[in-house]
Amino acid sequence: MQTLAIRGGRVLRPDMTVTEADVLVDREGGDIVEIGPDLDGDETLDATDGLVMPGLVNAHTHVAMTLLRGYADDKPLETWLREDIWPVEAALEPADIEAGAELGMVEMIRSGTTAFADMYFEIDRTAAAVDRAGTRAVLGHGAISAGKDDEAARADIEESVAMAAQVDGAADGRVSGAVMPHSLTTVTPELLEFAAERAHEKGVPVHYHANETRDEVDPIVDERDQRPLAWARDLGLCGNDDFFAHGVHLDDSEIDLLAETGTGVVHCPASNMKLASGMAPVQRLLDAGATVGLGTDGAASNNDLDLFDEMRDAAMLGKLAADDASAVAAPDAVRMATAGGADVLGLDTGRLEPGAAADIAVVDFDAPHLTPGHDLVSHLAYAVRGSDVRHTVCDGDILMRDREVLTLDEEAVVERAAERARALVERAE
Ligand SMILES: CSC[C@H]1O[C@@H](n2cnc3c(O)ncnc32)[C@H](O)[C@@H]1O
Ligand SMILES: [Zn+2]
Repeated sequence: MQTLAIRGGRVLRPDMTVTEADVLVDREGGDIVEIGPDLDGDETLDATDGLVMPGLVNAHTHVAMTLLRGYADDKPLETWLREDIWPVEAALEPADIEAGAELGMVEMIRSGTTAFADMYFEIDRTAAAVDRAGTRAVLGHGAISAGKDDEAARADIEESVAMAAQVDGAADGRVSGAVMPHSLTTVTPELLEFAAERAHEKGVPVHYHANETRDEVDPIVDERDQRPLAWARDLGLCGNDDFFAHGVHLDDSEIDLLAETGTGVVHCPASNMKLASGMAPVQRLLDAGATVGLGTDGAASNNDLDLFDEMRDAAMLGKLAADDASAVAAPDAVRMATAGGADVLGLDTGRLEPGAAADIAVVDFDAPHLTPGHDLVSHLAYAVRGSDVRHTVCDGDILMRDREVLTLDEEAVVERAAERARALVERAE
């Protein structure tokens, strides 16, 4: 067994306590072997002055949208998608997806994120980028019926089913597939039901956007006299490891339904604030026992992929939403970004314990903005920035050591992405 020892630091435990310990990793098996004092390995990562914590889980993004960062801002969702984003996405080429995905993965590795769920196009290109980057991902082709005839819309869902099977197991098993109809309002009811049936036949989850804006929720309620997620459950979209992004506008009956069915909810606070979509009832979801993770959404509505920002936003916005400063406390925010996200995606990550996947971030606390260190969990939620991450490890492999990304050529990735983004915009206009 080839081992990696992460030595000299403190360790964040699943119960959110912090203890002094080393972490020993089996590099070939990709899992954690032991956590305890004085552990030696074939290779060592120095965690002095650092906190060893689970790699963060970005449970909802569109990673190649890094190419559209800053392309269109300051508009509400529907206008932003229809006037700006969908027209430019129509000009995307497969090589753009790969370049944008690599850029996003450099950004995620540099800020301690080791796993993500992605809904986009040309997902074989994203899977290839995941393979090179060394990260872990749940990938799905995003299918939209809007603007398509019945046949083309059905073919799009079929493509989502086929692509989920195609990418499943890629990157030495670090990629899994999911069927991803875009949302409850942009895919026809028949095709939503069909997507759920086909996904569950194949044993993969369904992932979609739901209850993001009032403009999306109100017509469903008016037309069907039913809450959107009760309708989604009737269509087969809740439970079975299924998960959805946003859940901003939820009533109590939907919160109970989500907890009862175990449907995963991905809270995307920065995107919800930027698009002025609203404030999700996160504390109520947590109180009900729902499975809640955090997502950045795409870099065009955030505008970065730093999950430390997301923890801070979730804690702050959660308090505003509940009108209660004790709501969404620091440990809740950290849990959502780690174990919560892993539970939403069905991954054996997000907790540092023997037998779990060795997906790890080491945060450097030797910094003025992290001094004094009264409470490291408080700092994780409120004060740490992605740039404080010193090392990133996924599946037992070192992806970043001392802030140098080892799996991708950062300079080349940035240059290629900037060039592809420039050419994309030129093609689209
Ligand atoms: C069909 S692939 C995914 C699709 O979703 C778009 N998108 C990006 N952000 C959001 C959001 O917050 N709500 C709904 N849809 C979003 C993305 O641009 C792709 O077209
Ligand atoms: Zn999204």
